[in-house]
Amino acid sequence: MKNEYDVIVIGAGPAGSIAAKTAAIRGCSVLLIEKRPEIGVPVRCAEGTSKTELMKFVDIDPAFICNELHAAVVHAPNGTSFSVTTNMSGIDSEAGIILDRKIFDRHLAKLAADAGADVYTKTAATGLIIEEINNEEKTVAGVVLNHLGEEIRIRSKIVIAADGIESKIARMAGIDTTLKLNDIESGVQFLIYDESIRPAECEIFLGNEIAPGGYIWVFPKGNNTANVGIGISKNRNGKKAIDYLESFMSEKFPNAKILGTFFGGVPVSGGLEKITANGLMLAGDAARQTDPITGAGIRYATYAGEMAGRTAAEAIAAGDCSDKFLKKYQTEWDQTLGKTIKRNYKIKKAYDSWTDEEMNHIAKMAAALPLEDFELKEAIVAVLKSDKKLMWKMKGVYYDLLKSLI
Ligand SMILES: Cc1cc2nc3c(=O)[nH]c(=O)nc-3n(C[C@H](O)[C@H](O)[C@H](O)COP(=O)(O)OP(=O)(O)OC[C@H]3O[C@@H](n4cnc5c(N)ncnc54)[C@H](O)[C@@H]3O)c2cc1C
Repeated sequence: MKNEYDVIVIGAGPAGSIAAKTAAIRGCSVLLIEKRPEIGVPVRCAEGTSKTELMKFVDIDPAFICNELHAAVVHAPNGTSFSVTTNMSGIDSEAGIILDRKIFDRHLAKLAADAGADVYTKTAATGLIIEEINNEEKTVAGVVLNHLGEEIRIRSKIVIAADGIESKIARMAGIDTTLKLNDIESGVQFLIYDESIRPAECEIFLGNEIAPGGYIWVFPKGNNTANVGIGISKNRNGKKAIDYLESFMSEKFPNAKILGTFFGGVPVSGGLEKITANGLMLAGDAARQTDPITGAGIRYATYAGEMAGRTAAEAIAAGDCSDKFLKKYQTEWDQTLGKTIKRNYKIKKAYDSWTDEEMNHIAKMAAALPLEDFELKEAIVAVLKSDKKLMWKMKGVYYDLLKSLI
């Protein structure tokens, strides 16, 4: 490990590895560090994402794809269901493929290494080197690391904090990343083996009794295995996510064998107002860049990683790593996926207030529509239009969508 780099990337998840690769490919000297002993484990993810989106950043290797899906079936509390095909126009098809994240995350880190980045595991960032530029301003000038038990100080022009939901780095630089209780989805997931798993469809189960402020997912991984998990953002009757998931399992998969149990949280806050500072950028879960409705973050992390890595390389080429320059990343984010996340946060807030009856009604309306002929936004507008009370409740979302369709 050198004692100075252009860019230090903290965290070798999708955001960090793509950022490291992007900056390294543009000629920056890059250090990518991961606190865990192995990249990609433990997996705290249902592993569903969009193949089309992923292909924009990485060549698809069958080694990291467990399964390709044709549809997502959404089940309302009363059992009414509708199916959304993964090629529906405008859909982000978060679950078009099921990844093997153990292999996928390692693959991305390897791409960063191929591009020239130095990569180290069991290396945790424990602090930031912060220096004064003048009496009023400070800049991030490197990272304090614990590398295999030894404390090291490494200088850099830019630090990219891609340290996931548990991110501490941003706060060290004075950026407030605190999440409100309702803006964190607590998740728990089983990897199960069960012969009744439908191999080509992912299933989503909704309802205040089964998953308040969230949903239960069944993402088939092939060979009769599936990720079955829950994310909830409201606590009901003192019950925890695991209690809800166990009730669901005993009803739907009473004979399943549990091959793994994973806990984790997803930020569903709609993003942060500030994701840069002098010498610092945040990316991925650390910047709360996940979809508040689905809790999906892989796609957002890859986009953010690319934008952050590219902006870092531009800043270094321009000799200006100030917050003013790095804000180009924030602007690009805010004008693209940041907008989607903000809109989806409004939908999530409305969803949190839906009764089971409203969910049943929406499912009934959606089931009656030829969804394959609709663009996603049109489908949502059509469903909302079918019920004046619901349309009023969701008026902000309805008018936003309507405007974007004009
Ligand atoms: C139960 C569950 C199910 C999910 N299912 C899906 C899904 O199906 N589809 C989807 O798109 N998203 C899903 N997500 C969300 C998705 O996993 C994340 O959004 C995504 O992994 C974010 O990528 P990231 O690179 O920002 O962060 P992470 O993948 O969390 O990577 C951050 C990395 O930083 C490392 N790190 C942290 N602190 C330090 C430090 N101080 N020094 C060095 N390294 C550090 C961590 O060890 C970690 O490896 C799910 C999340 C959960 C919890």
